[in-house]
Amino acid sequence: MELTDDDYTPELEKLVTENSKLKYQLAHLNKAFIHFLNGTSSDHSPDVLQLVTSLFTNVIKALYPDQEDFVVSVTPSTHEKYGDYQCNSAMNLSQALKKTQPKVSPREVAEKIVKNLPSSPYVDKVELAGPGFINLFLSKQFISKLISLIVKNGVKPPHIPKKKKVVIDMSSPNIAKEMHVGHLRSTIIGESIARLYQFVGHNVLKLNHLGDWGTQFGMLIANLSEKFPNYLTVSPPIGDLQAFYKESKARFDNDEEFKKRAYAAVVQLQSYEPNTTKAWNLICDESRKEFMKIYKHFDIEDLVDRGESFYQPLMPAVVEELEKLNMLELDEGRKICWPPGAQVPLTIVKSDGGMTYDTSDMAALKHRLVEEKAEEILYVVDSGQAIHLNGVFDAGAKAGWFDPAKIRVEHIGFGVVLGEDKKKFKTRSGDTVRLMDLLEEGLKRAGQKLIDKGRDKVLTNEELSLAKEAVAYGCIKYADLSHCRTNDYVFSFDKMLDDKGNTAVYLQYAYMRIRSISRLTTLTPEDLANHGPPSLEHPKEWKLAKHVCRFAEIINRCLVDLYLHNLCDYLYELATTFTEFYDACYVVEKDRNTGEVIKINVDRLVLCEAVARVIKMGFHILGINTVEKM
Ligand SMILES: NC(=[NH2+])NCCC[C@H](N)C(=O)O
Repeated sequence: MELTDDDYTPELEKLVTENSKLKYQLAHLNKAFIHFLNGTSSDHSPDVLQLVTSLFTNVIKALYPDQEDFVVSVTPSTHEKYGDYQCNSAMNLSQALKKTQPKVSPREVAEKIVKNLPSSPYVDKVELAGPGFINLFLSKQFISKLISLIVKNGVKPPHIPKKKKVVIDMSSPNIAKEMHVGHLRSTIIGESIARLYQFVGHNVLKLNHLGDWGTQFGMLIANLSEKFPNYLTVSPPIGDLQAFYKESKARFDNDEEFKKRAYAAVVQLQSYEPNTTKAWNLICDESRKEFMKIYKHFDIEDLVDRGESFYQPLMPAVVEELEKLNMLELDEGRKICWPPGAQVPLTIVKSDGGMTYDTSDMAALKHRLVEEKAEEILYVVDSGQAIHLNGVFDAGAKAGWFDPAKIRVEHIGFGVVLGEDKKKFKTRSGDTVRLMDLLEEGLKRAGQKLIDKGRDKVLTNEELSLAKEAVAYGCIKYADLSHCRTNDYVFSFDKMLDDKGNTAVYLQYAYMRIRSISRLTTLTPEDLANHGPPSLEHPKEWKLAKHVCRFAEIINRCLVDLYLHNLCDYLYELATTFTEFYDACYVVEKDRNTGEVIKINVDRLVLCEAVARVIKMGFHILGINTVEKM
């Protein structure tokens, strides 16, 4: 049927544009993909799930243009016999179509989709199953090409629509206090998210929102001025500082005279009186020195210290702005702000005129949006602060600082760390666990584990010490990241140092095994890069290769929900799939008697190389160093 000008209603116009947009997208995708296959675009890896999803989406939208809002669902298949990806949309489509046309069965819908699916270089075949499932099988040529590109160009990220400026609020311990396991979680998770974002090309600013301001510092300085005469030239060493801190709190609560002196010190600090500022700076430096030790062990670089004190000068203007916007309300002398829908208000100005943690977070949010021009802000903070943070975000949005539909400002919460008794993590005597002691213990246990395995007899002292650190710190990070972050997690050295199961040690061994296989041959990385696509004949090779090629899909998934345990699960499955392959397939064949290498399967060696590269990149994102020898 020909359409005349009269037929062009605005709705139809919209449909036509939408359709041509889709066609354009498909063409664009295919073009990018062909470039990729030709090896001309070496910067990205395709997300195969995304490719398959858009293949189905385009066909379905073209066949059923009135189903505008229909979301096409494609998932990796749960069983090999169902192919590699499954599209189950025919059922839902058949339901949705019922509203406007005579009934068509899901099977008929599925048949129509399959019939209209264009041939594509990455699809081997498409099958219809049961009442209307569509199973898609990937082409071996495609996967094999992807494997060879990994070996040639390295592991590349998926293409993202827009590279953004991203602020990550992470770690954020408190000055003069011990950095505890909660801060450790924030540090580990924050670092991993930062690396994930950097991998795909975002511009990341990691901010350490240190607790370095407030009444407690007035108390501490008042106490020091009486008990530690040198307080204007040096800070007490960190251990003493923490003790002075505790003592100052106790004195503040029980001694009226001291309380007055403490308040005077607070006023002096707030007015930047030179001596008080000097003492405060010394205290901050001493604490930072301690935090730096932890960051160094955990390979945390470029973390910018920007604590609460930084935002103090910016707060009066924020208060004024909120006041002008009529967002503040008087409540028993306090000025409070009710974020839309909140159960608890933010306290913006206290009855004594002082400002609070809420105020500094409001000022920080505005600064990050306006000065830093952040296009995304993530707060990696324990879940206990959800109400506070969401209140701040909602109030900021209400003040018009950002549009939540355009800028992602999100609390990335996490659960608490529990001891093996499933209670809050404490030492035997009931004290909070000192982070440094914990790391020491980890090193000791990792060292013992290596000695038990007789590694001290094969490795040089230097290698052994490197392995010990990689194992200890890697295990602590991996144990944290491999659990769903919003759950509480039980800290257990025994579990995390186990070389069976989903642990860093297991993955390190898998990685090293692959490395030692390559060391048996004289082939160089260049030789492997130039070898070209592997044949993937054996079913276990084929299975392993397909799993390797899911890396970009997993990265995309992590970018959406920031659940790094999905990456850990993927790597673990990669390692177990590798073991399955290695048990069934010779890579390097040795003479049983002489041990001499008699045959090398270079295709398989190429596959091994791709696996090793993906594990290494996955580990890098998790903040873990792979070791070549252990
Ligand atoms: N913007 C923020 N509020 N970041 C988190 C700060 C964490 C705080 N210093 C604490 O130890 O609980």
